[in-house]
Amino acid sequence: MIPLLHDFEGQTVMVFGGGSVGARKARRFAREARTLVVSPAFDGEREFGDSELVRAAPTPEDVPDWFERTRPALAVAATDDGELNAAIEREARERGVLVNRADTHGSREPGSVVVPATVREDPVVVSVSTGGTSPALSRELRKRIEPEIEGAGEVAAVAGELREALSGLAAERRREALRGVVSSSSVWKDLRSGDTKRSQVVADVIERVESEGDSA
Ligand SMILES: C[C@@]1(CC(=O)O)c2cc3[nH]c(cc4nc(cc5[nH]c(cc(n2)[C@H]1CCC(=O)O)[C@@](C)(CC(=O)O)[C@@H]5CCC(=O)O)C(CC(=O)O)=C4CCC(=O)O)c(CCC(=O)O)c3CC(=O)O
Ligand SMILES: NC(=O)C1=CN([C@@H]2O[C@H](COP(=O)(O)OP(=O)(O)OC[C@H]3O[C@@H](n4cnc5c(N)ncnc54)[C@H](O)[C@@H]3O)[C@@H](O)[C@H]2O)C=CC1
Repeated sequence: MIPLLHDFEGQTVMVFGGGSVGARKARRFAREARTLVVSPAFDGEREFGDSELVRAAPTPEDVPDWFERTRPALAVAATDDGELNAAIEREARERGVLVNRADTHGSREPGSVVVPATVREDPVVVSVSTGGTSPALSRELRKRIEPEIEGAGEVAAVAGELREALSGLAAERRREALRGVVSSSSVWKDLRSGDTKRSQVVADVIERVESEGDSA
């Protein structure tokens, strides 16, 4: 499997099953997509983000109709009924729709996707998969990575501003300056501590690059 980032803005994700797994996936997709959760029962304590909850108990024969009416970009099969999950996977495959099946690993239908463990510090995103072999390890690695990337969102924002500000430089010098910034422990430290503002870090780097340019 090959990791890619998919933009679900303006698309529909249909989640079958409103248990703990369905809810977790629904919260994830509802950040971006119109997300529908189809389930005969919903536990009031459970969080589904901004998803629309639809109370229904489709049988495998009903599945094509749900796809026809909803036209999802991705379907999630997270019910506790293996036959139903298999029907969802089959229908998605026939229609060329992406499918995430929560109750299997190993051999998959073409077009199937895995939901990785994810750490977000917008705009930075780090995801871990074990190819379905050990979800518990994905979770563990996600926890280890969390503190490691703390501050990466701010570092990305600074580097993004510098890419614009330094766009007049020769490519090789710009590249060197940008690599220098993202690998600088003092930049990370300043941004993590919150003592130094983003604009100050950007201004300092520009000043340094310009003075190096003068002496070169
Ligand atoms: C293939 C995959 C399909 C998919 O769902 O996309 C899948 C399948 C299955 N998971 C199972 C079990 C568990 N899943 C978790 C947790 C997570 N599972 C997630 C993803 C994936 N799970 C995909 C592969 C990811 C990869 O490649 O590594 C995470 C990363 C993302 C998310 O779901 O949001 C999320 C952690 C999020 C986080 O914390 O960051 C835990 C841990 C726990 O609960 O503490 C357990 C119990 C311990 C264990 O089994 O390891 C079972 C057996 C069910 C049973 O026994 O009945 C199956 C079915 C099977 O393997 O056959
Ligand atoms: N991918 C993952 O991370 C994990 C996957 N699993 C697997 O995922 C599946 C679901 O796990 P849980 O959410 O913990 O189970 P759960 O039992 O809490 O939830 C199952 C949900 O499916 C719903 N459902 C039943 N019949 C339905 C129908 N006809 N149409 C739509 N919804 C229907 C139930 O009402 C319930 O809300 C299990 O088969 C389990 O093996 C379990 C743990 C983790």
